[in-house]
Amino acid sequence: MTDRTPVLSARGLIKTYGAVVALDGVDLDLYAGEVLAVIGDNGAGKSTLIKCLTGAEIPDLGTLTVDGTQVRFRKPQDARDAGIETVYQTLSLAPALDISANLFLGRERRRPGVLGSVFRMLDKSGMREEATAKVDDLGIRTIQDITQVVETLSGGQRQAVAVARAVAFGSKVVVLDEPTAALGVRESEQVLGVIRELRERGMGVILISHNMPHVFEVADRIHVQRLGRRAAVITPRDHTMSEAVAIMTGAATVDGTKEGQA
Ligand SMILES: Nc1ncnc2c1ncn2[C@@H]1O[C@H](COP(=O)(O)OP(=O)(O)OP(=O)(O)O)[C@@H](O)[C@H]1O
Repeated sequence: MTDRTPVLSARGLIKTYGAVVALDGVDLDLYAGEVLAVIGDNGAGKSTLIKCLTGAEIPDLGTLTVDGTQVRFRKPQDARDAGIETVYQTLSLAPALDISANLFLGRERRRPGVLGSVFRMLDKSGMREEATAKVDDLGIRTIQDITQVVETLSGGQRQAVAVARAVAFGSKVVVLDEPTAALGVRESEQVLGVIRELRERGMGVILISHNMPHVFEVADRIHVQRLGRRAAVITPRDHTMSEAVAIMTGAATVDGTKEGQA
């Protein structure tokens, strides 16, 4: 994998808030077609890292590259323009609108009305057709009716709609912040299925999660964040969950030795 150019890469990210060093020189590499989980204890710097990767925060120091080209994100829209979408736990859906309208929120399709192109009407049927195709394409079987209003959907279905919206329009990286945190077993499995589907499509997925079984089920590699640094990058193949937790909490280093002995 190292001979490929990462779709998203960070080097030496530093971010401080007053006296607090949230990021202390963090590197991260994400490749197309992989799920990279980011794990870490509370306060390890996961959120700050994600914010710096997605334009929600500006790092004090460090560089970001997208497909090998250096970028500078000053706001979330800059990251979006570069193909990097984020789904926060809040999901930012419009509850009173249907699924189709939510997918097209802010990029509605219009068609000429009876009075010509001056009064352009919302192309609802066109949007519904396209939304159905996009939802099917992502293998989101949990959604059956694209005209269903979002406030009537279950948590897992809402999560799926938010992910579909994030990836529907040509993004290459999607960052998912605790996508299964509020979900039951079956719904979590559905969301993990969508994540696998994104990987199949060649997208790079960053998954922030405290749920170790979910991380180990779906991640290709795991970035372990500890005290503002990248403590290790491990794989579910080579490490157990308890080893991951030990690295996360400082009880062990990546080669299994106790911290301080390495
Ligand atoms: N806006 C802010 N102002 C001051 N300190 C902040 C701010 N944001 C984060 N921090 C501090 O930076 C450090 C890293 O926080 P961050 O939220 O990135 O950690 P986290 O790994 O996401 O934690 P959690 O799992 O609890 O969400 C913490 O010590 C936190 O208190």
